[in-house]
Amino acid sequence: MTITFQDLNLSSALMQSISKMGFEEPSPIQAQTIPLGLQNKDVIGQAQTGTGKTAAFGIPLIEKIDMKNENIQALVVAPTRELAIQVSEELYKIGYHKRSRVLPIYGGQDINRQIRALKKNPHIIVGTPGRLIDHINRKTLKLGSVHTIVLDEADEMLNMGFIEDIEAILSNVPKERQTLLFSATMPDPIRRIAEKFMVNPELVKVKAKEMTVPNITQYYLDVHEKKKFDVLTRLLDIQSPELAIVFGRTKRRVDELSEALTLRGYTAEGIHGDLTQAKRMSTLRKFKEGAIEVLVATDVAARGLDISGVTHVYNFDVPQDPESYVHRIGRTGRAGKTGMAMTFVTPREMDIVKNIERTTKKKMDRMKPPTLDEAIESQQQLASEKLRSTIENENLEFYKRTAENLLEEFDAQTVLAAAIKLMTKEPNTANVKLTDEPPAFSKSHKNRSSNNRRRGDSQRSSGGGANKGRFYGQKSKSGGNSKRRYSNSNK
Ligand SMILES: Nc1ncnc2c1ncn2[C@@H]1O[C@H](COP(=O)(O)OP(=O)(O)OP(=O)(O)O)[C@@H](O)[C@H]1O
Ligand SMILES: [Mg+2]
Repeated sequence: MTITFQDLNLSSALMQSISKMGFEEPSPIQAQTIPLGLQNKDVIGQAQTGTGKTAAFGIPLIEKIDMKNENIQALVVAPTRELAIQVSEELYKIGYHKRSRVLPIYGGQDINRQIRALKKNPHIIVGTPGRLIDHINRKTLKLGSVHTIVLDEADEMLNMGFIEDIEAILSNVPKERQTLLFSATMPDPIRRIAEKFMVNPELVKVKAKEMTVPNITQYYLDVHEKKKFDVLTRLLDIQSPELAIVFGRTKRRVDELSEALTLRGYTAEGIHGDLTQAKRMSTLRKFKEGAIEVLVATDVAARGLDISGVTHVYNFDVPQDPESYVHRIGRTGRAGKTGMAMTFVTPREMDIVKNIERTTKKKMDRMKPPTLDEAIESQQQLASEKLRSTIENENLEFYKRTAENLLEEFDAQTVLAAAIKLMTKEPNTANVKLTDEPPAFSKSHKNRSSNNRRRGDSQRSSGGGANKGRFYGQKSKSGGNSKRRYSNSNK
């Protein structure tokens, strides 16, 4: 029997918001964890990417907010700034009719603005670890009334050396609290660390044979380091993604790749941890709006980001571990939509692919790198499709005189061939600079937790970000009312 939102005994304010968000039925992780959340149980929730974990913790969390209490009652911790913002937006929508107030707090944003916003009595804070600690130390964040704490992407935060920060945050929250951990991946060692914070946690693992969703078709391609860029551009031309994310291993790689793609005529921009917060946000916004077709990113964009329209993910560099793979490819194929993931593998990296396949319990299909001829042919195909649809759908009267003039001079085939040539993106030889990356090696969890490589997030400075500390409180931002089915929405 499928569970409906009606079965979950939610207040009418929440039911109204859920319906406005277009959710028709709860996803499996929501059906299983919402009741536990409402009963104040500690929960470790593991479910595949894009299956609605945010609302799985967000719905009970907001249901339990007491609107008569002006204190902060719930805290969500997320590994990256972009994710903190996105989660607070989703919580704002869930709490829209209840009028609960959510405030995102993250590094790279003016701290004084955040302090002012904190004085306006938000009920829920969504923050990144470093900036939360900063406010705790300044005594500008009072957590004495918090009854619910969520660690979104818990395994990532513990992996990345945020454990001390998390412990420091938890020591400021009353012991009598509910603790919830969510992620698509929860390796055993990390789960054991996590359980230290919790009281008799229920492990909710949505039954799925594979760790990745079936709606993402997964491929790998054997590619030599020096051929990767050509293969990427050919794939982009052939597959013509609506929106694509290309993952590179390092910040330099991301910078060079986005420059190279731009030089070859693609609208691409990069995102990584060394860019200013304002730049990170504007790039992401342009990508969401479709002003950029290709987002080039380090793993900073791998976790949790929910951008509709991402149809293709390219692992230009093979990810270092299976968890990172799962999250990267999970940026497509979300909420029942379909997607494609292509992973480039250099000759010495095949064992990494095998290791990924063992963990995800899913084999990737081998795809042959397309040849130049195939890329050009598919471009021509695209041009002829455009011509066909123009012939069928547009009024061409105005153009026919010029066409006749040309036909008096040349034969029809020559004229058309010239038109197709103009519409076809021909091989572009503009010189690009890409520094070779050495082959990847598998990193063990032990290694990762000892090198605090993402501590960059916790920059304690109060650098002036362009974004205002703001509530998602009572602004009259209205979402569309279109129906969103959790399953199989665009098949
Ligand atoms: N019941 C539902 N019906 C339809 N759409 C839903 C439902 N629940 C959530 N969604 C939508 O599905 C998308 C993915 O949700 P969400 O970002 O919470 O996934 P996730 O499980 O946290 O993924 P990840 O592991 O990548 O963080 C969002 O756009 C969300 O609004
Ligand atoms: Mg998520």
